Amino acid sequence: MMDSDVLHLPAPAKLNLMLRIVGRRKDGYHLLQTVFQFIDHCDWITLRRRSDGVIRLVNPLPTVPEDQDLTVRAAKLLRKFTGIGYGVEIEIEKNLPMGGGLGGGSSDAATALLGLNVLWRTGLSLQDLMVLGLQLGADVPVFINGRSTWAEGVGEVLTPLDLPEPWFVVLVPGCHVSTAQIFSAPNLTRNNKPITISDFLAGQQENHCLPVVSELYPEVRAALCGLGRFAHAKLTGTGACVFAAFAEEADARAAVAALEREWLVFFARGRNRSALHRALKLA
Ligand SMILES: C[C@@](CO)(OP(=O)(O)O)[C@H](O)COP(=O)(O)OP(=O)(O)OC[C@H]1O[C@@H](n2ccc(N)nc2=O)[C@H](O)[C@@H]1O
Ligand SMILES: Nc1ncnc2c1ncn2[C@@H]1O[C@H](COP(=O)(O)OP(=O)(O)O)[C@@H](O)[C@H]1O
Repeated sequence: MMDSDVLHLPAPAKLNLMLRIVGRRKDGYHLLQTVFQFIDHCDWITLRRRSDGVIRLVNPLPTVPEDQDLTVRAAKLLRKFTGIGYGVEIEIEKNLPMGGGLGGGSSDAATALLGLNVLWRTGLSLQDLMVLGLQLGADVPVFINGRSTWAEGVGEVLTPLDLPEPWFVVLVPGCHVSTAQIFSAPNLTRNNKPITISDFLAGQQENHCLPVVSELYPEVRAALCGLGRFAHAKLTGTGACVFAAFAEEADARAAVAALEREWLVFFARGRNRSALHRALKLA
């Protein structure tokens, strides 16, 4: 995986196993309760250290200008915060659908921050990196922390959780759901009762964005219906992806085989420690 000045690291996807909206802050941001679990389906990020201070993305994504890419923004943030003189050449192997509720952009940013902290020998703690990461997106600290998590606030108050690690089948509808559009929808319910972790573990696992997303996006409705023939289908984050859990790998494979004639679909194991933490052998 690594020699002295190159790192090749995974940036795994997450699923929101539930998502409650329990209030709204004065600045308009919504207060959430959500549970994150990682899956072993990943982007891959290669980081090559440069000694000249230049930060460069070798292969910008077609829809994201280089200077707005979250890996480039993460590298610039870490360089500014630490005053380090190194630069980096970044290469992204993009496997996670964008705007799908799988957190690919946030995960890429977390992998860049954790990887560069090693490559540039900046020695920041996970806690320092989580505070920096929050400037890039609400979900970035969860990816830096690398553990299944119960999250509250706007996603910054984190409690680690140990969950079953089932196989997940994930269906990718051919539409992009805008998080901003869902959170500004007039009919989104914003005053739901908060629950406890025990309530979640006992089965209270709804996603309050689901009614709005289903109403606005027929593709998501159809995906829920398609996957729902095999198991209970849920929405991750604000969508568009939908997923279902299977205790047995063979049942997950059978669902994929039946669905892939009609849908873009993949399956992956749920994980309480992220592939990134496992690759970096973090305790
Ligand atoms: C709700 C989650 C759950 O994982 O959805 P997904 O993006 O993963 O689907 C995330 O926390 C999303 O995190 P974040 O990365 O901050 O969302 P953004 O795309 O930046 O948010 C776009 C817009 O949605 C609104 N927004 C977002 C998050 C939040 N807690 N309250 C909000 O009101 C804000 O208007 C914000 O400007
Ligand atoms: N490296 C990156 N990968 C994916 N998206 C990125 C990246 N850098 C910036 N973005 C922006 O972040 C947005 C959200 O992407 P993503 O995290 O994949 O979606 P979601 O938050 O729905 O899971 C994208 O639409 C894109 O404009």
